[in-house]
Amino acid sequence: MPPTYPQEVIDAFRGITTASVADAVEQFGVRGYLTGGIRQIIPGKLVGPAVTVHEVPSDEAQPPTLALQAIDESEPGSVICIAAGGADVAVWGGLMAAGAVANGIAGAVLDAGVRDVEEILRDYSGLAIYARGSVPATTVGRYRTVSLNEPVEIGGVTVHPGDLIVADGDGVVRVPAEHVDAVLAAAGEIEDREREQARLIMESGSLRAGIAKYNRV
Ligand SMILES: O=C([O-])CC(=O)C(=O)O
Ligand SMILES: [Mg+2]
Repeated sequence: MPPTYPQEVIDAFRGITTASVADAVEQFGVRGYLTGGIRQIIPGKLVGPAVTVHEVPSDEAQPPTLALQAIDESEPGSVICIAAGGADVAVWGGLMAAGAVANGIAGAVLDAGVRDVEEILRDYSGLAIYARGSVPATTVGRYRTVSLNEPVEIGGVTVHPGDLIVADGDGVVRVPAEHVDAVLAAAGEIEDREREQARLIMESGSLRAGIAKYNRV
């Protein structure tokens, strides 16, 4: 069972940009950001522990059993992360969105497409979804689920169940579970520095003068 995080940790990350979180994760010698090819489709800041599902190509006409189980059985606030190798099919749709909302799931990160986007925007707009794009093709008969809550490759990084997912208009970052508290502190320091730099830029009227103190953008 993936770890849950104290609400104050979730709330604190909700106030920090993915850019700062990505930079903070790199201070620990690991990559945090997922490819920019996985982008915001249903808007909303998304912060929560990862529940991981792996899907592979298959011509069996099966429902995505483990994804359905993940939606029904994960802790409220979870982020369902589906690895499908960038598949050009929808591994998520309106019915799965309904199930996610009914169970208090925070959102989804899909290394594949999503469909029923207009239905989701109309009826489940609080459910943030990040995906490769939208595409009308169903997953059924094209992909099948093979694992639940095992490490998965998604958007260029390995996501472990329980890693913290942080996503916004820039894209998606995963914070390894063991670094969550330290990344929160480091990301907060980055945000403080950038606020000071922005103030120095505006006061001096010069980008280069404003960033000179820290010598970086
Ligand atoms: O068939 C799919 O790929 C998923 C779908 O449409 C839904 O959840 O409504
Ligand atoms: Mg549908």
